[in-house]
Amino acid sequence: MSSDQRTPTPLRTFRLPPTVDGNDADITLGRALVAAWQSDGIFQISATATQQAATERALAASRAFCGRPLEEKAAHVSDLTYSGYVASGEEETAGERDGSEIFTVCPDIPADDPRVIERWPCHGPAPWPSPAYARAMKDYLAAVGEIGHRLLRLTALGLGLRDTDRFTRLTEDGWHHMRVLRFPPAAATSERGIGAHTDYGLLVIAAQDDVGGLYVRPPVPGEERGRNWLPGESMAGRYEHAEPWTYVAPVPAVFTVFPGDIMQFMTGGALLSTPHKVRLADRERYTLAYFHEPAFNAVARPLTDAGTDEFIHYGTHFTNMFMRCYPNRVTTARIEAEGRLKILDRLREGAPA
Ligand SMILES: O=C(O)CCC(=O)C(=O)O
Ligand SMILES: [Fe+2]
Repeated sequence: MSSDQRTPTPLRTFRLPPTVDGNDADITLGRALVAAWQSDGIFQISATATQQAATERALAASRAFCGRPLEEKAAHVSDLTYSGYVASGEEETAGERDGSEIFTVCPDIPADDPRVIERWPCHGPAPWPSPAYARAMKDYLAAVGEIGHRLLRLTALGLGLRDTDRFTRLTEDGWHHMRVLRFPPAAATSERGIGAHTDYGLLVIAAQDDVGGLYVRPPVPGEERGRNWLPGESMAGRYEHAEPWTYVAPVPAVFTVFPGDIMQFMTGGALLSTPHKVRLADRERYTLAYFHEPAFNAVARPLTDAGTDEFIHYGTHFTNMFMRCYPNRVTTARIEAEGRLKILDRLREGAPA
């Protein structure tokens, strides 16, 4: 995509109240958030000074880590968890190599936790580069987690649900995770940052530096959108080269927010999981993509489940998506070699009806 197509589109920006208790102002705000997603696929939340400071510390820790030699960075992987380093070109979207360099942060579960001992897939300690890096990322996760919690209550209100905690009951001990990303400058041969895709959970809350490169696809009336959680309906690569795409211009001190696959599933498509993609710029770019998620063992059901017994067991969905995304990673190999998917069968069977 050439830079002249980067027409900045101003996004709607909202300020969150410190708590969401369901008063009239909360309902009005919730409706506005839902309306913004339904027209634009995305909105912005203003960051408080404390949140912005946490963002800057996380970005600084990421810059310091990414500046280390490749060999040193590549040592931070684990065969128990998908937390850890992903080199530029290692990840593919729709069969094409992405330019992004990533440190994935998944829940950091101590080795003596019963779930690790029982060999639950994806459970284990994070292979942190350093205690300082871990501190910066954990502080950031706490800050955005708070935002996610309030947004889910506002979303329930905005959708007119009587049960304001319809979503947040799923996210107690949520499997929140994040991708800490660096994009290299565009090469003569490639401008590809990350191919078009949707993300897997309830909410995607992201912060970017001042470089730019993110595009989102707004809802398009009548357009077919895959159910990304089903094996045959991956959204990876879909509509990559078909307009409309909105350039998400960097704005200081905001978070961008859009729905993920579980939100699309639960709302029956009233809120679509927003497709997005990244083009490389003329300079390197740093971002933080946080995913606000149900608990590993939570079961998501449609808000109106009349006549369907469809459900998504979140841990199964997460494991499927990461195995699909990283077929050659040591973590995937160990899940397969040790038959760990059997644990998921057992968890799903025990899922509340
Ligand atoms: O860098 C960005 O702005 C988005 C990254 C992204 O889409 C992802 O990591 O899933
Ligand atoms: Fe994404």
